[in-house]
Amino acid sequence: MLEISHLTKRYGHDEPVLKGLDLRVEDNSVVAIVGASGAGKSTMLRCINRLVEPTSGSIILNGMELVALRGGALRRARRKIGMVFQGFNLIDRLTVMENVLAGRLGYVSLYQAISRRFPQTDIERAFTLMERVGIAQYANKRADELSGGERQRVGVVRALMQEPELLLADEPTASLDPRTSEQIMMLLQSLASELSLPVLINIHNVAQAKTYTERIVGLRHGKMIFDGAPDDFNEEALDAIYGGIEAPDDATTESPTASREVGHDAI
Ligand SMILES: Nc1ncnc2c1ncn2[C@@H]1O[C@H](COP(=O)(O)OP(=O)(O)OP(=O)(O)O)[C@@H](O)[C@H]1O
Repeated sequence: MLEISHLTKRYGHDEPVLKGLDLRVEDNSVVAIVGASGAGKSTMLRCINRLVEPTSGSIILNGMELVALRGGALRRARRKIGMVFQGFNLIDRLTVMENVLAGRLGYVSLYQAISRRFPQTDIERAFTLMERVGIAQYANKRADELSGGERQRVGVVRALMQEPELLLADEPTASLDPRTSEQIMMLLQSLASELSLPVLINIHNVAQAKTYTERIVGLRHGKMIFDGAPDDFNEEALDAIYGGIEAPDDATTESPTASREVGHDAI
């Protein structure tokens, strides 16, 4: 379980971009974080994995306070937090298998990493996960020979190789076509339930958030102003979060094929 309390982040002397966020996410739970550009969504995810230092507050993952950690303890805690990126963050010239095994780098020795001598159990786990997400046949292909959807599956498997206790996804579908986006959202949803993994997804596409997650958290200017079920995410909530900016007609309707975005592009 992830428990965030009074999380505040201020960059330099600017106005805080996160203003006392409280959020509790159970295992298996897929939560969409929505909000206009600059609302603080990425900052929130990056505070959780400590890529950004929180100014104050508490972030507890399965009983461990992450904010207090330093050095080796922080590195060990970070391997328990998988991250999936908008741009996939793969190493193009490496094979799919090599990219996937990069998820084990926090666990193997420097020698094993440099000589690429990963334990057999890691390789078996990699194949099991690649089969699960449908990319095992590409194990020896270079990452840059894959389509966007396949590349994102590699990114998901790499994150799962960390044996994470929490999965963070920062706009995981923003670089993908609508159909592939939906497949990736469905994959994240089913993996959360199969692996009992809490998943937080920053997403601009409100229709997809409503269809593929069970809870929506809406940020505005660093404050949480909506936290509820997709069915309760109505025009009023949309207006509160996006400040009256006109949303696409289908933004509040559940639609497996809806793909229009609210946020960046609409603003
Ligand atoms: N490293 C930084 N230094 C200073 N200000 C920053 C930094 N990173 C983000 N900010 C500011 O913090 C605010 C929140 O940014 P953040 O990227 O978290 O928003 P977001 O909701 O993820 O936006 P987007 O949807 O555009 O990615 C913005 O005003 C941004 O300019």
